[in-house]
Amino acid sequence: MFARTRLNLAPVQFSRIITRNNAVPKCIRRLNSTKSTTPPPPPPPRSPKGKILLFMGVLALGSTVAASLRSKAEPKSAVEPTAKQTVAFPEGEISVVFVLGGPGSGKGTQCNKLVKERGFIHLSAGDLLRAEQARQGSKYGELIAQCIKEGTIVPQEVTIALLEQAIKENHDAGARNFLVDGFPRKMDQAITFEEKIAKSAFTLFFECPEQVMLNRLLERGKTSGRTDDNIDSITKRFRTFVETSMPVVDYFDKQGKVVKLNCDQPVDSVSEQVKKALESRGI
Ligand SMILES: Nc1ncnc2c1ncn2[C@@H]1O[C@H](COP(=O)(O)OP(=O)(O)OP(=O)(O)O)[C@@H](O)[C@H]1O
Ligand SMILES: O=c1ccn([C@@H]2O[C@H](COP(=O)(O)O)[C@@H](O)[C@H]2O)c(=O)[nH]1
Repeated sequence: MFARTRLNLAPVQFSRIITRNNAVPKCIRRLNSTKSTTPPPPPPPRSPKGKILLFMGVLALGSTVAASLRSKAEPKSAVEPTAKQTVAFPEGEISVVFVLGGPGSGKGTQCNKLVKERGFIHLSAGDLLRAEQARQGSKYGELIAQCIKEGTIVPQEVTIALLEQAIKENHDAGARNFLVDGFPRKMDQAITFEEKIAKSAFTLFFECPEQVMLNRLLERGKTSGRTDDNIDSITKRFRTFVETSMPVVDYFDKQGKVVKLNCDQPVDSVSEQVKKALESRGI
């Protein structure tokens, strides 16, 4: 679908939050802690004119000190704008639909149909990771293999760099509509992707009972050759889905950006729901 090039992690850069030391400025601490141990000398006798001059002097000194303390103690923003935050694809440039759901809920099957019927570009995060794992010389191969077998989430830097690269290559070739399948699986990915790559149009969420997904995956495992289509890995993937990925669905749902589909249905019936969902969002 697109030429695969060497994974370059440079495009995804993570903003640094500069926290400021909110401690009381040294000058104030010094002022507070100055305590004389010797008794003050008796005040000299003062004339009324001298008293007025002294009063004005104290007033002037006081306001200068106060102004200087105020400027030093003024709270500064915790996040200093360093470099301007830029998104790789500003709104309107591309359309990204996230496709989420439990393992085996049928995401890939429906995405493939949309590629044929509607010309979407289908980017499966899992497929991209498997390709990177298989790429000769990849320094992430072992890490990816381990995560996939254990059903855990590969660090976002790797997955987002792969996705960004794939989107860029397809965009350069004229593509505008993307189905991002099986991503974001974790909150950090959701936030970073929308900050650095593109805002999602909405999320298609594939609801399916665990038992149905389990049966489908065990069946698929007979021929898929996937290292995670076995009961041990599937159990771990289900747990990761509930604990780590569902919060992402809830996060987008709170923004009114999730369309839920009943996927315990024949492929064509799910496909009808998908089409209606896209129509309802003007895609
Ligand atoms: N609606 C359906 N009814 C019955 N079987 C289905 C349905 N949708 C998909 N399948 C089958 O279930 C299996 C899993 O489907 P698919 O690969 O599309 O799921 P997935 O959500 O992409 O899984 P994963 O997240 O593990 O990649 C496949 O063997 C597929 O043929
Ligand atoms: O964003 C992602 C997506 C996937 N993974 C890992 O890949 C496997 C398989 O994903 P599928 O979508 O089922 O093909 C998944 O269990 C994770 O280990 C990931 O780390 N991050």
